[in-house]
Amino acid sequence: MYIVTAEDMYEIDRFAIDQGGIDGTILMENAGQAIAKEMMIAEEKSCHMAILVGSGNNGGDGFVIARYLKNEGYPVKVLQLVPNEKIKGDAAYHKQLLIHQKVPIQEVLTTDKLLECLVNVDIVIDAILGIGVTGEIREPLRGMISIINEQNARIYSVDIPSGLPANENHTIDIAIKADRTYIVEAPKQSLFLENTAPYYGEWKVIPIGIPIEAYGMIPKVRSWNLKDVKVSFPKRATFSHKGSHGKGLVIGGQELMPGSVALSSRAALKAGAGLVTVATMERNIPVIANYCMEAMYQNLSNFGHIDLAGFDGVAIGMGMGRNRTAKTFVEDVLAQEDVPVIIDADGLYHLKELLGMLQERRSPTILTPHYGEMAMLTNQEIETIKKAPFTMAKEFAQEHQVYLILKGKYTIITAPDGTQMVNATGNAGLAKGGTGDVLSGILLAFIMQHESVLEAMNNACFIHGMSADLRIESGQNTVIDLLASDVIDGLTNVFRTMS
Ligand SMILES: NC(=O)C1=CN([C@@H]2O[C@H](COP(=O)(O)OP(=O)(O)OC[C@H]3O[C@@H](n4cnc5c(N)ncnc54)[C@H](OP(=O)(O)O)[C@@H]3O)[C@@H](O)[C@H]2O)[C@@H](O)CC1
Ligand SMILES: Nc1ncnc2c1ncn2[C@@H]1O[C@H](COP(=O)(O)OP(=O)(O)O)[C@@H](O)[C@H]1O
Ligand SMILES: [K+]
Repeated sequence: MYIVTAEDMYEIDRFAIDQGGIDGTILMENAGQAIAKEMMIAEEKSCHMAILVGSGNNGGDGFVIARYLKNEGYPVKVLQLVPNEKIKGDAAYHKQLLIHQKVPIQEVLTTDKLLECLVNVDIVIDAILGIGVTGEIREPLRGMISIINEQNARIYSVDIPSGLPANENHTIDIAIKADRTYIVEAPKQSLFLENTAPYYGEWKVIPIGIPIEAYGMIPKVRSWNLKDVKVSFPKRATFSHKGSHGKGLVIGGQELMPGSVALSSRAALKAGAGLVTVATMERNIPVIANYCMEAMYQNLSNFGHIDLAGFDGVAIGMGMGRNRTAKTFVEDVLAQEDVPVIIDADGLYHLKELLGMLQERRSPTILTPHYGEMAMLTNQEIETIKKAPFTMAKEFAQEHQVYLILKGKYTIITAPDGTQMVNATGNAGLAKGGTGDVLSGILLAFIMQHESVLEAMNNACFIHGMSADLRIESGQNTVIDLLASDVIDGLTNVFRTMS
């Protein structure tokens, strides 16, 4: 599933029409027909439905939906919120088909008239504005959107809640608050942003027959799914030995935070790493070993330098603290170029002053900031990152030539060449201390076992979230009591589904 901007969508659309030879009216037919079928599954014929159409192709989808629902005997009324002369092109073609079928279309041009028309309406189908919206919403649509949001009716939006921008980095003016959105062909960026996502309500993507080649025209932003994981997940060879599965080093855990590296190292082992060594404060070792007795230990306080020779991967920074000594370890690790390094948590704090070292590294560097850490690394406000996470992540990864995992409800994974993936697994149970440490451990295990760093990152994020999801779905936990250690224990159930 590709994630697009409005411009990407228009380009895909053009390719389908110009190169694929598919007429725009057919794409509109496909969209409207498929959405009408979804509506028929979701709603009883006894419901009173109002289909609200605007001037563009989004309104055109609405005319098609009306035709199919009417054919099936649903009592629909079509309310056209713009004057007749505004309906043009493909939308005008489908309006004509509706008129041929004797479906009345009411022109509703004032908020008062709209209020009258919405009395006793159970379902509103919002085909007012799609991805073509620009600037502030003008009257009378502005007032109309506000009225629609105040109704008790259930609202289904077509493609995007009307008024909402498709792209990141836009200010929301006023928009329909949908209960469910049927997204045409591909999710738009705004589906994944904290401020805009809630407008969509539940959502489902409706394929409309665009040739797959059309996606070759646009930057690659994709969501990673279970099928991708199954294809790319490495098989464990029957004759393998512990050295075959990677020797990993976990560095961190100052005196008051032993739990962080305990979680990372246990997660790495549970995620299949062959051998894990923990470099931490001497006093912490008995505590951590109690939770993770399969790991080996190095006394961090005795070293100004850690020799990475012989390790296949390193994760540094979890619970590491922010003193100057900790920084020298991050610097030391970055200077040793032949091993992939994951930098998390306090490691990212120290990295802020070491960004210049990143481009020089010959092995992959993987950074795992949450939004706050990303804001710190880029000298931006958190709100700025939240508003444009795709762009901020891409610019940073390309500039510093790093792999970046920007963690959140939707996690954005970016490669140094700008390729991006979105991970959608996971739930609010993960919003708790320690879950990021678990992700670092899983990542460490996976980068040592996958050929492709990007696939390792995608799989780590997917499986981390899936473990949390399965814990909730199976009733073992709720989103309130889920602990980071439960996510580690849940890996068993995830891996069971992999074979
Ligand atoms: N493959 C595909 O992509 C397919 C896409 N399809 C569908 O097409 C949709 C995109 O269609 P689109 O380009 O016609 O845009 P859309 O949003 O319907 O209307 C734009 C009009 O809205 C108006 N308007 C704009 N801003 C405004 C404002 N601030 N305040 C008030 N009014 C404002 C403005 O009108 P005007 O300025 O002329 O009054 C403008 O002309 C897409 O979302 C999907 O549903 C399907 O049919 C199948 C194939
Ligand atoms: N509401 C949420 N929905 C889904 N995943 C979440 C949510 N909140 C947090 N996560 C995930 O949990 C992890 C939290 O990482 P982080 O903030 O670094 O935690 P910590 O540093 O406390 O271990 C990330 O993988 C993030 O994607
Ligand atoms: K809409």
